[in-house]
Amino acid sequence: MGHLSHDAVEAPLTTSVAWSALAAHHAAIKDRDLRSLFAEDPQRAEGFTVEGGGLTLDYSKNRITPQTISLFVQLAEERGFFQKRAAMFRGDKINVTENRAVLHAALRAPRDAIFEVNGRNVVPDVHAVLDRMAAFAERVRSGAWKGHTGKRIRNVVNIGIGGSHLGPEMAYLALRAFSDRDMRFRFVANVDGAAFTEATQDLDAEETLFVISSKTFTTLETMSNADIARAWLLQRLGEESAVAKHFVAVSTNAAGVKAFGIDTANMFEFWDWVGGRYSLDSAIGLSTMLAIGPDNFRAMLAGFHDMDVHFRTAPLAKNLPALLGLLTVWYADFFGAQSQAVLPYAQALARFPAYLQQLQMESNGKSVDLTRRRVDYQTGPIVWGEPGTDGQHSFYQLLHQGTHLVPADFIGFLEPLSPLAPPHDLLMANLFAQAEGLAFGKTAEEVAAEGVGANDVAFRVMEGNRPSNMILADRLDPRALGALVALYEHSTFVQGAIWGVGSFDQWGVELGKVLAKKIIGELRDMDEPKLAHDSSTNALIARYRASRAGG
Ligand SMILES: O=P(O)(O)OC[C@H]1O[C@](O)(CO)[C@@H](O)[C@@H]1O
Repeated sequence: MGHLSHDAVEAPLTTSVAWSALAAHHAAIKDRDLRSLFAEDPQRAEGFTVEGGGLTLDYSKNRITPQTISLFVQLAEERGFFQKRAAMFRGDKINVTENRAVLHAALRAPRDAIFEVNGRNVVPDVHAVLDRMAAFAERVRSGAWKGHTGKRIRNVVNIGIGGSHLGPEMAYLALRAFSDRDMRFRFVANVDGAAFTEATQDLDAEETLFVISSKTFTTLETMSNADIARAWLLQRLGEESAVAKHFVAVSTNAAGVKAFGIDTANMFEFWDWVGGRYSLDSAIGLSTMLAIGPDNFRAMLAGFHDMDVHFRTAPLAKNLPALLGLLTVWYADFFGAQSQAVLPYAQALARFPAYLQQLQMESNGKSVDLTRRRVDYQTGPIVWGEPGTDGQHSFYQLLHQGTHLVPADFIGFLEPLSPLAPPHDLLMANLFAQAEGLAFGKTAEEVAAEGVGANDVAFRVMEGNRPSNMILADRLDPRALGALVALYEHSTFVQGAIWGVGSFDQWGVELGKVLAKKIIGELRDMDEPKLAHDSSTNALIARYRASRAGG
């Protein structure tokens, strides 16, 4: 039995030998600063730089020594990391609270690979859907697929939320340079009607295709927006039969798709062993494929796969996702870091931090481990960020001189996407400068030597010793994006494996859904005077009702 089942007993993390050793090691090195660590070892950058899946990770500007890495490896071994990783790739039901396998790696496996769920190889199913997606995407992109009135499709609106939105939106923006510039892509998630209105106000219904993306096909926001989309279309095109030409679905729920009125011939399937936040490379990527074309989409899958192979085969001390994940644990649990910044130096990765928020916070935002114990350590950190250089003129002040320790992942690309090359030098200079500044800061002596008056020196000192990773790729192309996403997927897995939490469920989002359902009824039924919430919620509902009655 390779994975941790519901009833298996894993020793508490904090009682493990490696954990105590790391605590002692932390006490010994926590006051060391990066200046001295670099001064001591001229080869430090080289020693702490690894390559994998076409990406380079320079993690030398972390508060670690070679011994830290040995202890990381020991911790991973003690926490059954190798068995857990094998269990995931073997298709064991490691999502124990939902009794599901976790096999997003199968979504990007080559045709001849074997990934089994319940003894059945799912790779042929994956490729059958990919082939159908490709055929459909070709028809839409070439104009062979016509709308109800015979016009070609020029607008694609993806309707979905969470994993059925953040991935597609992020990937579209990231790869827009590879997209068909004659087509427009819009993404609607929020149940706020303003999102749909804004996304469609300049679109011609005759040329618009809606992709309804929902794993369950029951999600309130998505179903509501899909209904609005259908009404919008019918109001403009008049006939119910138009739906068939303007709506396709991506889901695991064929019955739900049919009930909505979408022909299941126009449904692209995925499976319960694909978590929503791990689904961008499944049929949920249909809008991405429509934008960049099947070849580019397959290149993205190849990038994912490269990172999967690296994650499965590289020794831990040279394994990018393992290092990234273990460093996250290191700062969260030993340095008390509450958050983790993701700072892509690429405008096209504007939504990457938002994508990572769901990936990491929905996965590891847990406070009970798989043996049902309340944990006595920090789990998933708060993930946030914005593209550089914009962030520099906003929150970097706090990164450099604030009281919080915020480990940062910098992401950069050696070649520009834009032909405006000189600004790329500016962009990259800023990227390298920020990591340097955070790590090494500026001492009081250095400030004074610049001629700053004694009264002002204290304000201008930069303590430094603020850790960061530098992740580099040659170019932000489909392959690199795939590798980057897979890097973080597996890093998330590594963190969850160490913490012993279930990274693949999300029970925490259920309560809000249930409460909202009840309140929806109460907002709509003005004649139901008895509200049995707390006094605050009662008053808020009453205030809303009064405003509706007044309007
Ligand atoms: O794809 P669906 O089923 O509409 O779900 C959307 C999102 O809702 C969640 O279940 C959270 O509520 C996410 O995990 C998921 O990505």
